[in-house]
Amino acid sequence: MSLPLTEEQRKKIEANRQKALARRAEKLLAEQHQKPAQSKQGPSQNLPRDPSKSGSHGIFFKQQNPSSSSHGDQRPQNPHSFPPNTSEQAKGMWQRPEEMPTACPSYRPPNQVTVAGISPPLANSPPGVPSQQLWGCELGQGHPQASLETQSTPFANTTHEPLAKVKNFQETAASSSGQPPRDPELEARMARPSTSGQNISGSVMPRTEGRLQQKAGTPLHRVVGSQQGRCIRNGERFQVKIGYNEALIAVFKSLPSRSYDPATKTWNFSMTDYGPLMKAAQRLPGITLQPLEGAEGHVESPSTSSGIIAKTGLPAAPSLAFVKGQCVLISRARFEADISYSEDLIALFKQMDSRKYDVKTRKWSFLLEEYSKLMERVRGLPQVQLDPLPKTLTLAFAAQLQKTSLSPVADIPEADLSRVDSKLVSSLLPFQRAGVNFAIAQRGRLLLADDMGLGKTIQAICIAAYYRKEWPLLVVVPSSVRFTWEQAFCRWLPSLNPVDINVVVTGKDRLTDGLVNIVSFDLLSKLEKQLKPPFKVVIIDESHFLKNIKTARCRAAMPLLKVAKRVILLSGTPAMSRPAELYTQILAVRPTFFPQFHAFGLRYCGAKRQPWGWDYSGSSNLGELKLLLEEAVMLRRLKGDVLSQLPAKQRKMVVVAPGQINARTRAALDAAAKEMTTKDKTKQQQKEALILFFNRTAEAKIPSIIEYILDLLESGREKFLVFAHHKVVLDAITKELERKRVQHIRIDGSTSSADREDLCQQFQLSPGPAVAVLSITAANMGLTFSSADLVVFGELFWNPGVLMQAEDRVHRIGQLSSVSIHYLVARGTADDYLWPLIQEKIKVLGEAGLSETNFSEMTEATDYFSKDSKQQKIYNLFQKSFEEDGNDMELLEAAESFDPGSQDTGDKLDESTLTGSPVKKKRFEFFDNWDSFTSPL
Ligand SMILES: Nc1ncnc2c1ncn2[C@@H]1O[C@H](COP(=O)(O)OP(=O)(O)OP(=O)(O)O)[C@@H](O)[C@H]1O
Repeated sequence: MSLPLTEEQRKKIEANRQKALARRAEKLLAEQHQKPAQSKQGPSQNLPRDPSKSGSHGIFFKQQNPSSSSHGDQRPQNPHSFPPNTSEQAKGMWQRPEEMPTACPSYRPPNQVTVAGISPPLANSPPGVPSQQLWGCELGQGHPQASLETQSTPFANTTHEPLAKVKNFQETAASSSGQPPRDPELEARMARPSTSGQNISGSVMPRTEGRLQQKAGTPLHRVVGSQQGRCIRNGERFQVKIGYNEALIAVFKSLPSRSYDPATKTWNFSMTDYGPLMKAAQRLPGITLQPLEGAEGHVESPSTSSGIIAKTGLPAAPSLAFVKGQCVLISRARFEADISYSEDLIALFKQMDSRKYDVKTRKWSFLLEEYSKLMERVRGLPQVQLDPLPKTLTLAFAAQLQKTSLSPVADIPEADLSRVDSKLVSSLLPFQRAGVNFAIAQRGRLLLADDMGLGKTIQAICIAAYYRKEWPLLVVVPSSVRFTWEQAFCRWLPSLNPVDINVVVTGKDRLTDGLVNIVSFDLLSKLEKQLKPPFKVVIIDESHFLKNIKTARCRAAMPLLKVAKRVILLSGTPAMSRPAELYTQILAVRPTFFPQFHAFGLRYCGAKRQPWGWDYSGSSNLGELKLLLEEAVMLRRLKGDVLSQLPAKQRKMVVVAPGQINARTRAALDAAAKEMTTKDKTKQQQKEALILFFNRTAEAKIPSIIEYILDLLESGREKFLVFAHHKVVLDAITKELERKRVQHIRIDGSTSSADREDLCQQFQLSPGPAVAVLSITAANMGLTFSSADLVVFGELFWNPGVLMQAEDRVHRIGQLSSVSIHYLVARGTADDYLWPLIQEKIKVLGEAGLSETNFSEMTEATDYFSKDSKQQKIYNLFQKSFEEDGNDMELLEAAESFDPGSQDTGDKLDESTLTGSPVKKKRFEFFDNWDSFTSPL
């Protein structure tokens, strides 16, 4: 009994055996490579059209052994071609019963495709046929050196006549397509056996010649030609692009996932077969299969294709790796191919007339008019996947694609506004007029996203008025500005009867009572059922309130907007942190653009799959998104863009909701008002009543002031000042900001001089949102807050000089923007008297040249309440009290001594909470302010 072999010995034997098999395989392949030429002229009419049969090695084998059965026996006839197989993997590949040879009892599936699939007698090889003439379709293409070397083989010139025909045939096939022959019929013809069992030319290449090739030192596969191909990934499958090779076809057929695509005339496989295929192909001499990019892991050993290249001595083939990318719009007229390098693709790009190469980004771009042409041609490159522009873009930019408009900016026609109130039209600033034109060009569906304070309201009213025939109009707004909108309609559309304006205040009100119906977001969701029949014209103010599709307000508004004919969205900050926030607003304006959020998310939100689902919080292709929005959805101008058209200060009166004054406070206010008009009151008593009214007003306005501030913050207002007078108001504001964790500072009469400067600096340098809560009388001078451009007056103060001083904390040297001033005015309070009083005073000062601006003309609703006799009396009292010299002082003192607890109002307010500034300081500052007002900065 012989000793068993050691593991090492066994390995060595196996290695030697593999080497021998490889040598033999090379030899056999050299012979096999000449066979298609021989078989080319055989009868073709009987060839199966089924591509999977056309190149079958069964047919091929019949040719090689005329004595074999003519019934498709696929078994190799040459016993030399059946090396015993020891490879487990190959076993797996070849164990399909129909491919098991039966004529050779000792046959075991071959481990090398080459050997298994090919068994042509060497003698059948035609001598001296230049290899590229037979197989050069691939080799010669794009690889000049390869074909050159091949031509220089010693046999290059010994062409036999019949083979010359073969050569012509093959050259035609190769050159006409520029691709390897892929026609299955053609491949079949090439592979077809001679039924006579003879090679067509009758010429014989002696075995010795085959050996001679090797002896001469010329690598065998150079003589017989080498084939290069590539694997191209397509989702979960990959495709093999290579010229016909019988042995390879045999490999293909052995793979369980094989599939032949008659359209592309290529074979494709599941990725699970990638490893086995590459491994088998590596063992086919003369076959170079470029692996898939990044698919190395699928092959057990590194690709030997490079080894083959090294053996052939040919330079490395150009990269044929699969490349994938996408088209991205980069301007109104151009798109870019965002894709990695591919030689074929670059060649294609260079055929485009409008091509441009950006050396910085290393990307190619083209005019949109060449988009279709380029995409069509790219489809002919199977190793390239260039994703098209989203359909939404091609629709939005159809004019550019069809070459009808290549203008860098959209041509927007001037709208005919003759049907709109001339007061409004003549008031429009040039950029506002352009906004209206854009809206009408967009058929009344747009997102007007002008910077804050640029007059979106006047534009929206004008656009809506253009479509007046389609009214009733619905205006959905934050509740804090419902009445401001009412005033704006009255101001800008004198043709509209104020009784036709319906401000919805409670859930019991009807939504459709007016020609213009103004409702808050929150009430809208409660009154949803009243929305039938739907409104045709809808304005949504602060439309970013709809950014979250899950909220009740969004769920209520979206169906309404989808069916409305005109949708006018207004927002100075349509998205505050990420593109996903824009989705609902885009959908509202253009319901067909991205009906599914996922498509939008993938393209513009850098969507990433996470273990818990998709993450859409990122951003991608923002430049393209901007272009799309500008083309068909949104108009946005920044203050800086239109600064020259803006006044330095823009004042706005914001009528705050009277509905927010609770019954107890209302009663206290009414009582105070009554006191003022009660007969037989001394002057002093009247003044006290006035002070009480003023204090009760402060208390009543608190909820509205806080709501307004929170709305501003939600709207993305980063930095602003809030002025108030009463301590109770200042306290309530700061408490709410603390609760909401909003950065803020507070300066009132109790703040030391040193702290004031520090706090001011803190606010100026704060990078994020910040609110400065300031006392009207204690922080209205000597401080600079130029990093903000908005001032909100929560309370009014009877002296306009003090107010203007306060405004100028922001509007001063260092301020580069136009400043917005919002005065919150509450109906049914002291504001009813203070506001007209302030305006009147300013008017007088303006006429005397002491006021830099006409206050009344810059604010809405200068006469927002009609004075009845009682009101007139109170007004007169206010006027008298605040106009008499020294009375201001007296009034402040009266406020000081005011004790709400002593009044029979049910309200117990601590006196110390009623004023924000110690009286002494107020007194001093008040006079200071007055002086500086009369000689403005
Ligand atoms: N053409 C105009 N003529 C007179 N006043 C104007 C004009 N345009 C705007 N205004 C005034 O400017 C102020 C700001 O306008 P508006 O409130 O419409 O701005 P906005 O863009 O809506 O700002 P925000 O985003 O802060 O709400 C208002 O008082 C408004 O009346």
